[in-house]
Amino acid sequence: MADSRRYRVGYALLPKKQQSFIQDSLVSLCRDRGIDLVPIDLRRPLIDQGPFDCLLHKLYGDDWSRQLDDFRRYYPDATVIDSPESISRLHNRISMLQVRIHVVVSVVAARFGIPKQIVIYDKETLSDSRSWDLLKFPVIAKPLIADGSAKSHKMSLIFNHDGLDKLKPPIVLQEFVNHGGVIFKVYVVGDYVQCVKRKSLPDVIPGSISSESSMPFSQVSNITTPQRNNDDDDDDDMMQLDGTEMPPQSFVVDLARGLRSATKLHLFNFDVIRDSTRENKYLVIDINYFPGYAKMPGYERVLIDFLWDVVSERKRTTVDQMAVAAVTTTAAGGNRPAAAAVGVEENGVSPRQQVMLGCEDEAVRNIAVTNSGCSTSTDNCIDGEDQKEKSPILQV
Ligand SMILES: Nc1ncnc2c1ncn2[C@@H]1O[C@H](COP(=O)(O)OP(=O)(O)OP(=O)(O)O)[C@@H](O)[C@H]1O
Ligand SMILES: O=P(O)(O)O[C@H]1[C@H](OP(=O)(O)O)[C@@H](OP(=O)(O)O)[C@@H](O)[C@@H](O)[C@@H]1OP(=O)(O)O
Repeated sequence: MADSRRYRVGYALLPKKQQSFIQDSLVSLCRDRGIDLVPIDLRRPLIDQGPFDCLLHKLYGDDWSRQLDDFRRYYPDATVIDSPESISRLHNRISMLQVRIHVVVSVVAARFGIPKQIVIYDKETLSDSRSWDLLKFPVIAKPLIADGSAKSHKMSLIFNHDGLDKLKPPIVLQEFVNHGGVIFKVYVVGDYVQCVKRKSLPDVIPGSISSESSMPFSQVSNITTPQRNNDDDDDDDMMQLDGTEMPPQSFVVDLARGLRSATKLHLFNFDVIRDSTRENKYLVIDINYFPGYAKMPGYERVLIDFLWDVVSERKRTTVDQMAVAAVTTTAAGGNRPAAAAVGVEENGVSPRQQVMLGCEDEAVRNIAVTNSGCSTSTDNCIDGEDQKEKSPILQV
């Protein structure tokens, strides 16, 4: 029997986001499906604007969190996507990549990790070479806070020690990993996963002399198609993108599912690079909440299907059960080591494995009490195997 009920989905977004995400095509397709998208008036209390079957939001701050709490108390049946607690984990570039990923991998010929990185909280530590002498230059300096502000996207590629002088802690120093100038952006919308290729920073040629000690940059991978004025450069960029092989789809899906379970988020994307020096080694470098979905081909259909699943009671239960099942499955793999790399067995087929990316809880506590934390690894990245052998944090 057709469901003739209409559903109300409220959205609380900043004007820029609203403009890019709430397109006429999305609104009208939703309407045809029985879903009314309702803008939240940010000048009025949220609680006065309900009821909603579902609430989408990308706003931060204590006041907004309080409003959401009130809303959830008053409308316990409404689904809030996503919880501020889960989202806030992505606002710090250390906790962002410390999420444990419980990935159940079926058949995958790829491994993953995160780049080797340290966090520096003050100038004094920055000027002490012992803080960063475990890192190999070049490194990328990223603001520790990733709250979506223009400042949080301002990065620098640092070629040598002199380049560190201009930095303003708190910052994360992350080893730059050559990856062929192409990044993989994986968009996640509930169960749906789509991987696209984007232009990234070019490789740094070992031994090449740069006259500068650092190079600032911002939001390189947000450019969907080449947006420079020179046609030849555009053609080169397109050829480079076209010629880059995608990561195995099953690997991307498993990674996405693991991240979803670990972050408890439904709407996010993550950036992955393929290490040019190590075969089939992928590094997760960034996770973004509620990214620019309008840049994802066919985004309207994907979002509508997701919203429909959320608002219709049957699926709401299933989504919750799935999240529980994912955690239960990984917990049940008790004879696996706490941290293991996704790898290929000799016959080229991995068994179903539990893998984990990120630091142990102990490590999180260490970070809170030291000025810098460093993942120990002899290589340029941290993966499950490294963590199994060594403490993931080096106190400096
Ligand atoms: N460890 C790394 N090695 C090589 N390149 C990197 C590394 N980290 C970041 N990059 C490059 O720098 C860009 C920006 O990095 P990152 O994604 O961390 O910044 P961001 O401001 O959070 O990005 P976004 O705009 O997606 O939110 C990446 O898209 C990639 O091109
Ligand atoms: O708006 P855009 O399309 O540029 O989306 C970008 C989004 O900006 P917005 O949320 O202000 O819109 C960014 O969010 P903040 O980190 O700044 O919060 C971040 O998620 C980027 O990764 C998105 O780009 P994408 O990864 O999809 O290419």
